[in-house]
Amino acid sequence: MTANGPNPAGSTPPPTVERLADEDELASTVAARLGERIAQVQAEGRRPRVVLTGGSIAIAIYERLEASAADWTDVELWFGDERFVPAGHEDRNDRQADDAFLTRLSVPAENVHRMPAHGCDLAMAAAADAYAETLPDGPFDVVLLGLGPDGHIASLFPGLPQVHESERDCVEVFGSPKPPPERLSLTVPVLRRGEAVWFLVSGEGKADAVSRSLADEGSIDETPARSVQGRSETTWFVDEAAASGLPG
Ligand SMILES: O=C(O)[C@H](O)[C@@H](O)[C@H](O)[C@H](O)COP(=O)(O)O
Repeated sequence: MTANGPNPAGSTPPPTVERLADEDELASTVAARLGERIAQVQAEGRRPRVVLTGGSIAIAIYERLEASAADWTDVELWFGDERFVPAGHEDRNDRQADDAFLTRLSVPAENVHRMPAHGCDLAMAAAADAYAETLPDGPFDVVLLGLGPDGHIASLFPGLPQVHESERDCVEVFGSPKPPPERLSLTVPVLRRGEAVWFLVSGEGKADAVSRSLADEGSIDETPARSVQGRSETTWFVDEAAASGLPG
């Protein structure tokens, strides 16, 4: 087993699969659930720590987040990955999150840890190391992850050595098969620091990746999503199209 192989059996609870009718129900359900989880953490007297993902289903969720669901002025946010393009570029995950909810819900800028942007005067490796310095010592409350049709999570793509990175917390990725090609990504050990890891998956095109991710056996090189489980919860929010390859 490589350093980032699946957690040893029994070390974390098995994943839960929540099947939703379609993308709309998935987005509404996760938006409500995220608000509830944040409010629950705040009721315990803590500032929630959440890792955001990029991707279309994530944006659909963010657009449904409601001001009333939680105190959004008291949440701390990071990004699981970022496209290494100039700040404010429409391809950036943080720009898309701004447009979907950060501005609308008045999330304080100092609570949003944005990854360095192209043109920040840092080489990508230094930018990745600089972002690692922003990470908390303790766990995240929720890590959100989209899933690519190839089984990638964040910017950890099949066959890339970064999937097995176990020393650094954030890495540079060149030649991403999903454009744009240059990215920064948190690594598997950091993504595993989520008390809860929520996979967000919609559409027939992801059905094979979902099946491979949840199969009893498989390679994390082929399906990087297999390498990440939450410390106390792993939930797959999938619509019926994405779940079509699962039994039952
Ligand atoms: O920066 C990114 O592109 C995302 O972090 C990436 O990991 C995304 O979550 C998946 O590719 C799913 O994206 P879709 O939901 O758009 O298919």
